[in-house]
Amino acid sequence: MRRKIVMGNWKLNGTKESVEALLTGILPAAQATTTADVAVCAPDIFIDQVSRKLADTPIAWGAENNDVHTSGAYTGETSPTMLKEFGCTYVLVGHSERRQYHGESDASCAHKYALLQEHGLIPVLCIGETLEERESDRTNDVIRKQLAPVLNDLGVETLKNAVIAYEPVWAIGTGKAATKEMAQEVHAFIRQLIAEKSAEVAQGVQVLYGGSVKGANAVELFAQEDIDGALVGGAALIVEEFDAIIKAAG
Ligand SMILES: O=C(CO)COP(=O)(O)O
Repeated sequence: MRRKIVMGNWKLNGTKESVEALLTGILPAAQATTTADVAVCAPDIFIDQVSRKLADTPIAWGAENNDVHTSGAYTGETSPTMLKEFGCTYVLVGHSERRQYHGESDASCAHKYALLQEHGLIPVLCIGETLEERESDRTNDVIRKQLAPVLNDLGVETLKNAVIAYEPVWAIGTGKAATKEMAQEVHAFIRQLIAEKSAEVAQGVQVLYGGSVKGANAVELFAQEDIDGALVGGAALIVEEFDAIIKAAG
């Protein structure tokens, strides 16, 4: 039985005050759950604050991105070693917003993924199709292509220490989540692709769904066989919504 993960992705949001209030607000629900791991991925500037607040609590924290270098003349970047020093457990890799606005490719994502694992961090590899790709029946091809550098080049065993997030681009921030059937179908396909390399790894890897997850749809999504939790954007900024999603994982 795979453990569920409820993970927030705050994106480019927050103030010192709102971070403090949000973490104070979600802590009781996170402390009460015995069936799910809870985590928040924050903008780098808040990670120190988050780490102080969440030390000795059951909520893990992480970053939304990392550089492919560990140090050097790379202005504006944050390295995996820095994230590790500040207690991060997870780092998102290849979120569609980074692919879209920062030109990240499947190959560069695999590079980041490998570097994170080298430094003891858990990559959360984000994959998913656009609306156009879904409507032209290319969802499975896109998923296969996005997973290929990890599955074929880095190797299936690396997924023992990683999380996958299926986030259909058309469901992100639109209020239109995938139906439970649509999401389950892709999650099962992801697990099947992994099983072609290793049945054991496929059974163990946690595959989260992301895209307009809210308290109201979390229960039915989490009831699907291959959905092991959620990567939550907008609703992760609202205490009542994030609480409801944590409870849905229970
Ligand atoms: O991109 C997401 C999480 O990484 C999902 O965002 P929303 O939950 O706001 O749709």
